[in-house]
Amino acid sequence: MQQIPPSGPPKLPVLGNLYQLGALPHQSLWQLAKNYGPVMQFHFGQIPAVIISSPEAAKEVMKVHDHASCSRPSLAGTRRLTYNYLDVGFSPYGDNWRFMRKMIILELFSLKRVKAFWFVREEEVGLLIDSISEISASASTLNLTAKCYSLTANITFRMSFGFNYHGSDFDKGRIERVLHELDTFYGQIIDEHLKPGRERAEEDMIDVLLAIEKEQSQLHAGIDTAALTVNSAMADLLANPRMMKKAQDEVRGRVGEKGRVTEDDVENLEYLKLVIKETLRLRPPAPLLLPREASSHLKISRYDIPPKTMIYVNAWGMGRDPNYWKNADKFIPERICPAINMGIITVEIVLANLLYCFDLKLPNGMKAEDMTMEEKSGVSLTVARKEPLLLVPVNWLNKTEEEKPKSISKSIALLKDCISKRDFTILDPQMALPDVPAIWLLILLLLPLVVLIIRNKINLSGRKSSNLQKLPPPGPPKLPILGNLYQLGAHPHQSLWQLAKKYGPVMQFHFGRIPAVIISSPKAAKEVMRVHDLASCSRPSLAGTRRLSYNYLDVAFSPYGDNWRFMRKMFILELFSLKRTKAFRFVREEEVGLLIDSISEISASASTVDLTEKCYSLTGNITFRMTFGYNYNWSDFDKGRFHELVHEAEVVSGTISGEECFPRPFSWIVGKFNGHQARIERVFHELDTFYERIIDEHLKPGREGAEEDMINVMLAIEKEQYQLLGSKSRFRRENIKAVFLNLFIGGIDTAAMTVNWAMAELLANPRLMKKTQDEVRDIVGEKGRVTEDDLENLQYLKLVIKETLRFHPPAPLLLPREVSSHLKISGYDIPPKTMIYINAWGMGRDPKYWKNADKFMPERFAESSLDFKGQDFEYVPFGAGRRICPAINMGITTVEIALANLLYCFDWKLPNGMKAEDMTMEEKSGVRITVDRKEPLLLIPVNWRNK
Ligand code: HEM
Repeated sequence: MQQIPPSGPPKLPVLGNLYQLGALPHQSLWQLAKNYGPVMQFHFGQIPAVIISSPEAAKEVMKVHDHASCSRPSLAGTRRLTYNYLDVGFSPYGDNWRFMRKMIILELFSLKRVKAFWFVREEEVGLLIDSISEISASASTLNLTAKCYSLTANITFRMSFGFNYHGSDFDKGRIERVLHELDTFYGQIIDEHLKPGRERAEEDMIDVLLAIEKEQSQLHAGIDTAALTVNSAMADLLANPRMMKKAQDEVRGRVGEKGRVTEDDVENLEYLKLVIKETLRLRPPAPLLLPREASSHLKISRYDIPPKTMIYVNAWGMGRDPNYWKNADKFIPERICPAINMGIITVEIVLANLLYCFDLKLPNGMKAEDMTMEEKSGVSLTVARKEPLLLVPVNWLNKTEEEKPKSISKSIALLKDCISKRDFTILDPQMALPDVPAIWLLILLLLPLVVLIIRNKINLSGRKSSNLQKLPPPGPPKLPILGNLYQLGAHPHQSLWQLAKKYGPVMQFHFGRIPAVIISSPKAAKEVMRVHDLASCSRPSLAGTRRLSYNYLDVAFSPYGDNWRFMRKMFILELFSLKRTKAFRFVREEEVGLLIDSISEISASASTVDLTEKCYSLTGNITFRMTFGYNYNWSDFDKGRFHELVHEAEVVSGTISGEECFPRPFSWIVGKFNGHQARIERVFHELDTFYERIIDEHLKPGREGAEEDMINVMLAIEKEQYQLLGSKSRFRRENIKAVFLNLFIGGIDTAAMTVNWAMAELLANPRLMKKTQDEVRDIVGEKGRVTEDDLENLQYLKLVIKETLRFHPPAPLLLPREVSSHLKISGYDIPPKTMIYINAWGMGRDPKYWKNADKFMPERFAESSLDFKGQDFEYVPFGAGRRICPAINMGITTVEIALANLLYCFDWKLPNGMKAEDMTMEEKSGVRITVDRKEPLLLIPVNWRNK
């Protein structure tokens, strides 16, 4: 039978058709396809290829003959870099590819996993917005292209390796170079599968483009493609101010004054999604997709394609073909059918935040119409803009209400939108408006506008009068010098909760002369920690924290600003990444083992154990060892004194001193007599001497074989920063010492208290104790110890811990925040410099949100999706927003492994014939950050395995 090869341009003996490939191969191939047809033969030197340039032919390749055309050509570079095709992107069709692709789809990029990384995306986008805000504050020019690359690289790197490479000791320049080289080297990429059941060519095309983006973001090229898409979308919006306005109106209208766009909001941003889809049509990041290879003989549009032929699909050309797209070369997001779900979450969240937070202007008086959309030339998998996108950002959130466009302009946009929709209907006849005379149409459109104007006027006049009169939150009456201090009982969070019942969930309270607001409802807490997070996430300046944190060089007490951002990033990426948490597993397991051994000895002599003391000792040992590389029992440190010191440091940090509370001369008198300042100085000097000694020990040569610890990580960062920035380095010796305080105060008491409270509650509820022990013993069997591998199966134990954190949050008022600019919370005005306390303890016990709120019932969490990750504001034991505890994983794992082993290894009895119902749950009194049981837990352990 006669074979019909596709036609193509004439080829030269050695070069084949390479001489016809211009600076932009996808464009040259598109021009050639106009002469030679949508299935065109093309020789890359000796290698035969077919270029597909119509949706019909693309459908034949990628749908009808998908199976026979979904292999990949074998190229020397891809073979070497993929360890002989052990990957997904370049592997030929076969068992390995099927297995690896399944693994990628089901394990690495399942919807669940993609969602689970929300915090990485939101945090990195937050850092990007903060850094652009700084540029905007100095009215400088921003290189958006560079920022987009850096952001998507950070996200991809962090999701892949658990840390941000900018915060690591890798050579960043080299990483970026390698990624770029890889990208250029591969030449062309992408694997695509058309979704079944799409009839219209447009939708097929969009699916192709979307699939490219999705797949790309799963592979290494995710860095480039997401950045390119954001960059192209911004460039097109800047060149089309009407669309820019429409996209910004939508995002700002939906998100309101919250300060940031979160992934929850993205779902509702319809127009934004259309913008991204239109960007992918007009500027697909990988214009020729990834090359395919025919594995058996194929017939495409009656042409014969022999095996081993490479197949390129020109997505770029098809996206601009006037046969399929009206005004094909124009950027018109409205043309796109909104029904297709995209899920390109990285692109969505970045673009939404950029549009929301900033008004972006072109530099040097450049106008929208001066913008060019030229592409970078060269053979590369992805194609970027030729010029980087240089812009001047103006922080929209800093604009006053008057500067922001009023809702009237929204109405005009709405009207314009409606009119433009008539244009849109031409593309989609099903949605055509009935053919009514134009005047009626105009009246119909103007009617809601008139109503809007009237409503707007009423709102404006209302707002004007309310602006004049500030409305402070209600609160209990205050005395002249004391303020409301006289109303603070022995348990401040309890007194404040009682007062809130009378004065409401946003309550004013004066600590002497210091104004504070106490938040006691999830709604108000959400307003503070989500909507106004940025304006309320600073920390107050207090004498104790200032001194002990070396003038705020730490994370926990540092006010919002450069230092805090840098230190928090270091904390999260270096000290408490998932990887580091896992690496310290041996420390936790070994220390818990030592605890169990020591309790076993007590149990052998049937004596009583002070479990509270044991819990503190355990978390102290773990924290000490993770920080300094050894257990302090092995050193000559005075362990008792060290504990006292940490304890004193916490009291000093949690207290507002008399000098701060009272106006002069009272402050002077109080300061003179209460000795607060002297105490701060004493604690500071003792701690500082201790730190110096430990650091000196670590700097001594010959510690190579020692355990990995956090001090070494920080000393390495100090060295690196010094080498990079010299005396301008942000990370100095004082930063390291300041972080120690955070590690001790944050790590020791909180986890110990949680174990302590959980044990107390279980002892008071023998049924729950039995249920928890049965679970642990069933699952762990006769192994002798619970290891961290067992933890994920201990579902009931997890519920017990969740319920403990609801009922006894270790930091009942979290850490105080301070407002940095004027805020409105639930209609009340809160001026800058006001302290904000969130009553997590009260909200966790509010019967409005919890059934049988005053009962310890772990089962309540079995059916509920409530979690402590800062999304559910009635349950915030770790805080929420920017200041959320950065060590949740480490804290929870420590509590789980300790509690599981205590319950597994021993049965616990109350001493002196005490019964479960005799147990009290009274709290220790005093003004402190954390609150434990009043009485230590004295118990008789009985070794279960000896029974
Ligand atoms: C069960 C264990 C833990 C609980 C319940 C807990 C709770 C909290 C709470 C309530 C906050 C204040 C959040 C806010 O202001 O909104 C916080 C902040 C913090 N926690 Fe934790 N924490 C725990 C474990 C840890 C551990 C193990 C460490 C480190 C060793 C740690 C270090 C910190 C730091 C540094 C901050 C300050 C973050 C900032 O201001 O940016 N925490 N934690």
